[in-house]
Amino acid sequence: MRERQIWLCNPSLVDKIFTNSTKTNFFRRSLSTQGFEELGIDKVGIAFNRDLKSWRYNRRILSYTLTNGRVLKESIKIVKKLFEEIEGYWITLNNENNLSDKINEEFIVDLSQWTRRFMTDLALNLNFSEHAFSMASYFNLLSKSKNQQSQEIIESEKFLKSLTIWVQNIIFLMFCPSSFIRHYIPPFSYFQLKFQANYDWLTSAFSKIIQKRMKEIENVPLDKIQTHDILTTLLTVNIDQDLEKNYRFGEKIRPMDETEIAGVLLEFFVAGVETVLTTTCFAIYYICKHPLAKQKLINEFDSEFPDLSLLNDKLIYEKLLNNLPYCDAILKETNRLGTNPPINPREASNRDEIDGHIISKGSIVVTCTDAIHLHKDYWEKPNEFIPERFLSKEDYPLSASQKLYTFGNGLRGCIGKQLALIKIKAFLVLFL
Ligand code: HEM
Repeated sequence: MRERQIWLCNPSLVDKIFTNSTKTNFFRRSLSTQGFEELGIDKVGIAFNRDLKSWRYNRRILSYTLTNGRVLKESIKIVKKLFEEIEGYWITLNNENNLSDKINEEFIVDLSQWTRRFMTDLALNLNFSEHAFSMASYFNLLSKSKNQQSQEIIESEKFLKSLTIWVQNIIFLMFCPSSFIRHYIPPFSYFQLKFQANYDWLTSAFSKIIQKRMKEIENVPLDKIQTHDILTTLLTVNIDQDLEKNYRFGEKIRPMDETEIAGVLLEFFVAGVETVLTTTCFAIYYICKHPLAKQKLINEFDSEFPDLSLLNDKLIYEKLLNNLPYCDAILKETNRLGTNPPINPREASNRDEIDGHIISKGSIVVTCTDAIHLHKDYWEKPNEFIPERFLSKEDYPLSASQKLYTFGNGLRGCIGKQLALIKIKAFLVLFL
């Protein structure tokens, strides 16, 4: 029998879900328990981790890694580099189009496709400095010159395809949690085998990358290490004194082992690519639909970044972080209207109550973020795109930020929020 489900669609009901207390009865995500156990991902990383002790250890390291200034600055550098690459492709495709017979036909950029590839290449570059070729491969597909795919592009495509199948695997496990059905009933058993083979291939590919990097940095002093990607930061976390300083107890933190690091990197591809690219695409959509908002945003970018080439990475980083209130408001409004993920399911580990209703142990409590963000009692003109609601408390008194759960909140709130916003804002600055 399926567990009872309780759906929360009003912000006044979700305090117990988004608490900071480790004593909460809603710590565990309600995803595919059996399926995640079979893959062993219920004990690594943080997103799917169901063990509080192990989650706490991982969360401590990851929050250090993903809010690390060096990693954030590195992400800006990569966005700039990849943007030059994407611009090059667009210029070439536009020129090809102009040379063709259909001179008056407009060259159309399918932004959702390009952004998907841009954000995937960005994630691969930032996670482990692997040059990724999903934009290059897409360009080859569109280009009339039909270049021969290089071996690097073919290899990269294989890797990217495997990552896509991995994300499908997680969705499959969520919608088909029963181990018996997945293993014995066709066509589920066919998919189960396919996903398992892909998972094995992917973890072995990750393992090779991690081992190679371990060797590269083995005897290099910390201050001489040149790469500031996420993998290197995870590998050096136990020797970086900053981490110790950040923690009251000052105890030495043990290094993550190879399996733990692979688990973390794998979950970043589930949690941190689709979300970022969806927000970017939705933001561009809303900006284009609202010319006034677009103009205000361009004015803000022009005043903060009159000439990008004159600013060093540190300054760009600080400005992206602190000096773009209108852009921040646009992204909040974008995420309010197009919340992704739209729901947040948790499992009650003990009997509890919400608003007088008994929640029995094992029940699934689903926070319906989407409905909360469009609730007419809390948002004026809830279906309209009004970034100003996040800027003016006088005009929009109900728009307190605590009613926005785009990144969740509390103990299990999104750990990649800062990184995600930096990536998206850097992309928008270059794009507009
Ligand atoms: C616009 C982009 C993003 C959105 C909207 C988003 C949204 C979310 C949400 C709603 C949660 C659940 C929070 C909760 O239960 O309270 C979450 C958790 C998480 N996110 Fe994000 N996320 C984004 C980007 C990222 C990025 C870039 C990364 C990593 C590189 C990331 C890594 C994670 C992880 C690891 C968790 C699990 C945290 C935990 O369980 O302790 N996210 N995110």
